[in-house]
This record gives sequence, structure tokens and C-alpha cells, in this order.
Amino acid sequence: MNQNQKFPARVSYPDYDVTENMFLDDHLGSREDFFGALRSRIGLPSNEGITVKYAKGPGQDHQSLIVDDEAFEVFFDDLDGQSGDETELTVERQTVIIEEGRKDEGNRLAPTIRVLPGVAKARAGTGSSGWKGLLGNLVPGETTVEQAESIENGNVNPFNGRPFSDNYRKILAGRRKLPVYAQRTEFLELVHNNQILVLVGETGSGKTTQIPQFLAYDDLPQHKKKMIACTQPRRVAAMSMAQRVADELDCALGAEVGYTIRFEDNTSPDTFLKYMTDGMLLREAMADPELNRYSAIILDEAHERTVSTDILMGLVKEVS
Ligand SMILES: Nc1ncnc2c1ncn2[C@@H]1O[C@H](COP(=O)(O)OP(=O)(O)OP(=O)(O)O)[C@@H](O)[C@H]1O
Repeated sequence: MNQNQKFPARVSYPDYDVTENMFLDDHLGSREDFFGALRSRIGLPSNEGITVKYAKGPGQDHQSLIVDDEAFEVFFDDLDGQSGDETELTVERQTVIIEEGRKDEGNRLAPTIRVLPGVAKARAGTGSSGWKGLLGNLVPGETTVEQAESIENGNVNPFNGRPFSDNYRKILAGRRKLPVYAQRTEFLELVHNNQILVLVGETGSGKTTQIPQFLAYDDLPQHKKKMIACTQPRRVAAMSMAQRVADELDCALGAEVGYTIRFEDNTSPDTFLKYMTDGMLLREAMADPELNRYSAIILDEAHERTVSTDILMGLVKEVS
């Protein structure tokens, strides 16, 4: 892609509503102009200077275009003028789809840009972390499977703003075949109406890996600056489950998904889902009996009746 390439575009905004169509006409000029216009169109602050850089990482089939101020990061896929392509562009918390294949009057390609429904609205109220707007329209404790699936099926990870990887999509297809997935709707209904749930399911049905993710999309702990805790009786399980779920959510281990075991805290301020030993949570409960850092607590493998899990069961009953 040529940096100085002309970039005619038609911008549809907001959402899919065509009533506010704006033509960035044929004379629009460079990509910088294009993004300047886009920026003003989607209401990003106009006083920020932007420098545009292009990068193509090893093994990436997309060009990244990074606008050099923290607010912007833009990803392209295959914006090559081939008819019928759909390209995603992420601008801070805005997610914008560029559709190729329309010819303008000069017989040039005129990508249509549309801001995903809800994203623009979410933007206004959610501070500086734009892509989190993907979750911004969800009401904690009132979400539906359809809402979660539409975000999961999208192109941008709502938890870190990066494009979803191919590996993510592969794993997602497998996750949806797990027995527990068939009960996602039922799980949400129960969680919306009850403070404490006891879930029983076969080994390998997906309890440890899926339930915390169902909750993450419903409880939205990161919006409250809290975490979901999922306890395990054994250290190895805490570590390996955290790794697995980090992969499933397409996050780096220790970033949005982490673990805490004795002598090792692999979490960060971004962590919203934390696997930990039951002993560690019990230890934390001694200092903070209300467990205020957590928006939800999952006591996994409770049938093993470890002393720590048993005590925690009593404790969560008290604080609920
Ligand atoms: N590290 C991994 N790599 C690949 N697949 C995995 C991995 N960990 C789990 N899985 C898959 O995810 C599925 C669900 O595992 P999960 O641990 O969530 O089940 P579970 O219901 O909690 O089982 P258990 O009762 O034994 O704890 C497994 O059947 C397995 O196919």
C-alpha cells in the first residue's frame, strides 16, 4: 500500500444509519487527510497532532497503521482494492468496517466506513480506552448470549483492542461445541437471578474454562475495576487453566487473564480474570474479609472438599 495513495472514501456515520452520510470526496488526498476527516467525523479530539506510521509485522497478513498518539491504533487487512473484501479498522475505541468494492464516479474504489452499532455511543462515557466501548453498551448482569456472541464473533478483542487472531477463531469454534456451551443462556438467566449458584457437570464439559468467560462477558469486572476469581485446589491447575483461558480469550497470560499462587503473582493492573489457589484466596480473605477486589468468585472443584475451599464456601455465603 502506498503511503501517498489517494484514498477516496464515503463515510457513513453513525452506525449503519445512512442519513448522515458524508462524502470524503475524490479530492480527499492522502491517508493522513482521510484519517483527519475520519477523526473529526467520529468525534476524536481535534487538537491532537497525528503522525501516521506504517508497519508490517513478520508473519502478519495485515498492514498496521499506527497513528502516533496514544488514542489511535488502526489495523488494515487486505485493503487492496479487490472487490468484495471487508476490512476492519480500529480507531481507539471505535471499530470501523471498511467495505471495499464500490466504485465511485471516477471508477475508483470508494470504501464505505461505518462505525459498529453501539460503539460510538459507548465512547462518550468510557474515558480513554476506546475499544472497551465494544463492551460499553452491555449492562452488567443483564447481558444476553447474542450480545456476547456478536462481540466474540467480531474482529477486535474487546478486552485489549487487538485484532483477534486466527488461533482465537479456531479455539472459539471448539469452545462452542463443549457441553457447557449449550447451557450458556440458562447459566446467564440463573446468574441474573441468583447470588450463589452451584454448578455440577461432567469432567471435561467446560466448567473451569468456559464459566469464567461467560461471566466475564456478563459481569464486566474490568468496568468496575474488579476481578473474577476462579479458585483451584492445586497450583498447577491454576497456572495451566489461566494459560488456557488466556489463549481462548486471545490475551497474554499475566495481562487480562492471570494467576496467583503462593510465591508467584502473575497478574497486572489489567487483569480481570484471575485463577488462583483456594489457599491464596483464603489468605486474601484474612486481610479483606469482604473480598472487595472481586466482582464474582468461582470456587472450582468444590467436590474435592479441601479445607480452604470449605472455609471459603462459608465465607462467601456470609459476604453475599
Ligand atoms: N490446555 C488445553 N489445551 C487444549 N484443550 C484444552 C486445554 N484445557 C482444556 N481443554 C479443553 O477444554 C475442555 C474443557 O475443559 P475444562 O477444564 O473447562 O472442563 P471441566 O468441566 O472444568 O473439567 P473438570 O471437571 O475435569 O475440571 C476439555 O474437554 C478440553 O477439551
